[in-house]
Amino acid sequence: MNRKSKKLICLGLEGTAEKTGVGIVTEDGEVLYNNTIIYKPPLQGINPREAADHHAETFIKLLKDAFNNVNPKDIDLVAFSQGPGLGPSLRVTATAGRALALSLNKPIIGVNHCVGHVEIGKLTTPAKDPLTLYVSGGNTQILAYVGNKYRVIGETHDIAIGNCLDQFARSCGLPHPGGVYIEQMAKKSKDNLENRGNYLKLPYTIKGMDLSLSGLLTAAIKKSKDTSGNHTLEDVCYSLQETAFAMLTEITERALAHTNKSEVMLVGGVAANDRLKEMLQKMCNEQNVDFYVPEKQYCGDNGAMIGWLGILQYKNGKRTDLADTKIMPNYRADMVGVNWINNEDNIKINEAQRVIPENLIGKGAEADIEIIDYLGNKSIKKTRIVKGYRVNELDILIRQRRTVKEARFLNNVKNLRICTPTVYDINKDENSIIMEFIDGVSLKDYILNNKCLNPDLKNLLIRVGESIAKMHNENIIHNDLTTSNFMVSQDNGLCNESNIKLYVLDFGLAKYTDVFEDRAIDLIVLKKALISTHYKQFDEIWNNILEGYKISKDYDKTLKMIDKVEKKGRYL
Ligand SMILES: C[C@@H](O)[C@H](NC(=O)OP(=O)(O)OC[C@H]1O[C@@H](n2cnc3c(N)ncnc32)[C@H](O)[C@@H]1O)C(=O)O
Ligand SMILES: Nc1ncnc2c1ncn2[C@@H]1O[C@H](COP(=O)(O)OP(=O)(O)OP(=O)(O)O)[C@@H](O)[C@H]1O
Ligand SMILES: [Fe+2]
Repeated sequence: MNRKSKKLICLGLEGTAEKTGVGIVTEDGEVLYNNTIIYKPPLQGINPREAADHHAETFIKLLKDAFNNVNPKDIDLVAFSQGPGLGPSLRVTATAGRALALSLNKPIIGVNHCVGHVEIGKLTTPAKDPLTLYVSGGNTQILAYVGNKYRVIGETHDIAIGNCLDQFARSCGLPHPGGVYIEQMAKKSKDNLENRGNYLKLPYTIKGMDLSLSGLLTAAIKKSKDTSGNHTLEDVCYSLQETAFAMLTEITERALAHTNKSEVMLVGGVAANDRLKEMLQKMCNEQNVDFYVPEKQYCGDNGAMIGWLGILQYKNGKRTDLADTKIMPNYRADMVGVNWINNEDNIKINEAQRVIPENLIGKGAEADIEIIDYLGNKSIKKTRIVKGYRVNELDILIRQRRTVKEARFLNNVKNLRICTPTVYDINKDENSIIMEFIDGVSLKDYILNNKCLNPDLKNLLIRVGESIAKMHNENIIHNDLTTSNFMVSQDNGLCNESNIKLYVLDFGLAKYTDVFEDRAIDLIVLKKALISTHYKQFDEIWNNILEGYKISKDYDKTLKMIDKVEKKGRYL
């Protein structure tokens, strides 16, 4: 072969958890080889040491097979998954990578597994700059490329969805990987009245663009052991899927409303699930954005994704010294310096943003916002619309509960001398609230329009922090703090001495609680929303908000808790 015209070829090694993968990819994105062998753990779950032994054995098998298909002499580069993942698995993978690179006398490159999932998705589907829902055994995250990095703008606060499904399956004696068997069982659940499954109520926990799954897992296991009702295991599997996937779809929709991306992509092992795909497809149709899922071999862990990311990084100048090939068990997507995406191209892609229907002034993740005339006043009607992706009972419950809650909190928070729109009327049949029209702009647009932090903006951010602290001091947690949920109005007003009024909106997820961690999570939700929209000014914005938050009764304790929650490992 003529070396000058020869395309760069990279061999990728994947072995972060229980799957061993080898892939060979060219710089044109042609996959020459891609094969995976899964380690079937015993009933107690993955034993990290056994998983590592599995990799040690299967890498040899897979590499032999790979070299029967592609001549080892044609390999120009070896890439391996450096993290995140289980320590022992990562160690075997890195060792295999080093040995191979040395024996082939080729360069080595360590890559981030999560970014690998996104990039192979972009290679094998028409997606160009998607909001990615990444759902697997070890991760549940919403990733978006914003300002030179893949940002984690939503994620689980405890266990990953695949882990939740696998643990549930294990508790009822179903084989591994549990997700597959739960999906089969769920299809057999039958409701007497309708042509669908029998839905049992289970906990539904959303916090902004984050979610929590451990409460749902515990409740589902309890339901499966409960023989007093006349439900079957199939019904519990169905209800677990319906609840968990509705939560995943909802946080994706929230992230979509927040980032205004025009494409959604689903990746990770759980992307194999038909019901999850159906829900996301419906949501994307309702939001008028494109939805993509890579073919199955590129959804779960695979070597091709590691090889392809290796090529992208290498071609754009990244080099890994052998000394820097240490494993990184907590390697997050946002730690990767992205050098292969052309930001100007990306700006063009994003000009094709989500389109909001003409009759509305806003379309959030939950509600349609219209301007109406109410008793002669220009007013806002916020209607929590039907979400076709979730089962009817869950849909009705969520919309009713949040509408009532929102109206109640809008009043209660106003009593704390924090500006909120005045509620004029509430209609529980159509789940709508009619409220005061705030003549202003969202804090998000206000910040984006003020390129530098002028004194007015600084003062406003301090007031954001103060408002949050006042709510927290009264045990009120907003649970959806983003810069879209604050509004800035220039009118002269009663609420503040300054002529800039700051309003807090959108209390559908709010709650009263004295659980301390919830305060920290409230702020973490805001922090992530800030990083995903105001990344350039993030530090300054955050510091000013914290300055205002100092009036919180438990300032130090809350800040320490933020640190603790953020550091919580997910590979225990
Ligand atoms: C760090 C890395 O090692 C980890 N990998 C991983 O979790 O393997 P992956 O192949 O992406 O996903 C496996 C998960 O995917 C679930 N799964 C597979 N088929 C499924 C299905 N039809 N429905 C639901 N879940 C399914 C399994 O139950 C299992 O929890 C990750 O990407 O987080
Ligand atoms: N009272 C109001 N006056 C003026 N504009 C408003 C008012 N309420 C909402 N809006 C506008 O509509 C947008 C969406 O409102 P809201 O956040 O209440 O809906 P949502 O569907 O719950 O949104 P999300 O869940 O995506 O945050 C707000 O960001 C704001 O720009
Ligand atoms: Fe994965």
